Amino acid sequence: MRVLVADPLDEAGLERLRQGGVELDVRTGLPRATLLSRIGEYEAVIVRSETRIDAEVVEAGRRLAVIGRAGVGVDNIDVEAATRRGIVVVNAPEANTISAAEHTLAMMLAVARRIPWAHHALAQERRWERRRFVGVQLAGKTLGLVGLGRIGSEVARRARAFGMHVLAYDPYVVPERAAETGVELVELEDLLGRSDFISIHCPLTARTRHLIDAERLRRVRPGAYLVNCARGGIVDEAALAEALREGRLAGAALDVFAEEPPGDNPLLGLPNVVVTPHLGASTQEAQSAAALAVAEEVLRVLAGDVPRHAVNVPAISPDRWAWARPYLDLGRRLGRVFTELFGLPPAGRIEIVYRRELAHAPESEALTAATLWGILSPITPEGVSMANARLLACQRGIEVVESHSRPSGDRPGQEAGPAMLVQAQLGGQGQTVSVGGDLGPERRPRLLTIDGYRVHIEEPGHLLVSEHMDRPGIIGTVGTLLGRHRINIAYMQLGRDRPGGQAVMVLGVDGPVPEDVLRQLRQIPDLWNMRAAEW
Ligand SMILES: NC(=O)c1ccc[n+]([C@@H]2O[C@H](COP(=O)([O-])OP(=O)(O)OC[C@H]3O[C@@H](n4cnc5c(N)ncnc54)[C@H](O)[C@@H]3O)[C@@H](O)[C@H]2O)c1
Ligand SMILES: O=C(O)[C@H](O)COP(=O)(O)O
Repeated sequence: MRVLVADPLDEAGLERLRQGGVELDVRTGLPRATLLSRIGEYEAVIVRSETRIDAEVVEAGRRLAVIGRAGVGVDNIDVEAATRRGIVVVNAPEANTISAAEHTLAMMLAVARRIPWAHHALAQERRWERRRFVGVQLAGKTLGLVGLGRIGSEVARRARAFGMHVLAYDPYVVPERAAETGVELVELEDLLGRSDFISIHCPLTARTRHLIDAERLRRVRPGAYLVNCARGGIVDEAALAEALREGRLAGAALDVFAEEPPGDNPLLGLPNVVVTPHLGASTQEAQSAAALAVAEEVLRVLAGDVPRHAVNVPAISPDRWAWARPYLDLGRRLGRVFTELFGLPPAGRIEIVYRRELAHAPESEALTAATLWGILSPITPEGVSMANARLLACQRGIEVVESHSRPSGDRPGQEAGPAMLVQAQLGGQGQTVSVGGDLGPERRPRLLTIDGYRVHIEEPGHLLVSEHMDRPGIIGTVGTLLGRHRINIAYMQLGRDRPGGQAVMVLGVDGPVPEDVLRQLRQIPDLWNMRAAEW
């Protein structure tokens, strides 16, 4: 597996990737033409905010399975294009939170106390000008946060320690959560009119581009300061420059710019603007944490595992991860075994039933994505992942329905079925087929039902599944035929509806069964539906 590291990545991450056994190619600052011509050689690419992975690069990356972002913002990655191709986009959302929050406070203090100008006058020009650099205090002032996520919340905590009153505008946060951090949740217009300092902490998206435009800057309280350590594009820079020139804003502190490096951006020459070159995450701690986190995620995806922090895969909260992870494995195995046994309904409906401990689990979106990944993987093993499984199912005209039954079985008094069931109607007669499973005592996935017949398969490996008439001689014939082809049977499980009726046979075998052996098995009288599958 080849990994391209296209932006500077801390040694901790590079070391982890080497340990993970991948072939590493560190080539920072590649010209775009070179990136486009070489990206097709790699299974993974890792970037920070410098390299743009747009739709054209995604298309050229024919072998890409994962794009890693060693940091938070993914606005330099075309996530939609990656998702269409089944490329998982992972980031390191927790690694630089504190560093970015501390930098925000540093910038706020720098502009409020005029530190860069005072430093310049004394250190560069040897001028001792105490009266020229009178600033304002933070204590007693109102801070308005646009975005109350990880960084916004940490900024709020620190601002409160400085004695500030904190407001926030965040359409996706409930007032209770804001109150926990001692923050008053308000509308954006209210925040603009009431804040002495405004600090931006939302992502750059199509909805937030120029969120702070000329019109909104006119509503800002006169003499306020604007701090932006999120993304330059969230603010209309020309309108901000005008507001600063006209003195409507007292100052601005900017770590980020619409174009980086900013070239001849008008904001750079203004006397009341403090700037840094996108340094929010530039601490030793944040850099090694981000590099390590993204390396882990990239290795996880390359190993075919589910990532913890993917921006295009349904999220699982960190405190539920350990609980949920084996269920994702269960869903993927059930999905794969379903398609191997029954094929894919050409167009129609697949139902995923969550029961018992899964009936009310908040992870069902992720579980369904993992199950669909499994369902589609025997058909498009290269092109499907948790990122695009739902989209691909939809493109094939497959309707996916989740149902959640009562925790203790479908009806009162009824014994609970397997925690998860994948079922569909096949063929014109509406025959229902299904597989069901749960986790065993050691939290390993178990296959517990095939078409309602009870089985118990926990050991991962190759299976032969068939149906037969329950009469003497059939099992012996199967065993003899496999023995002749030196295929060892690890275990056998049988289920039947009644003596002499129909039965299902599951054989665990120590290796894949060649197609010509399957053909011979299918010719055994009174035995039908012989299929190979994997658990
Ligand atoms: N300067 C730096 O070096 C640096 C470092 C880290 C992060 N960042 C930037 O900061 C951003 C925030 O990081 P985070 O870790 O706090 O992310 P986060 O996802 O934890 O928080 C973002 C918050 O913004 C809110 N939001 C989304 N749309 C909004 C809108 N239209 N108006 C108001 N709020 C909105 C979300 O609800 C969320 O609560 C990142 O997206 C990144 O661009 C910059
Ligand atoms: O979104 C982020 O994580 C920050 O903007 C940091 O970007 P960087 O990795 O390019 O420093």
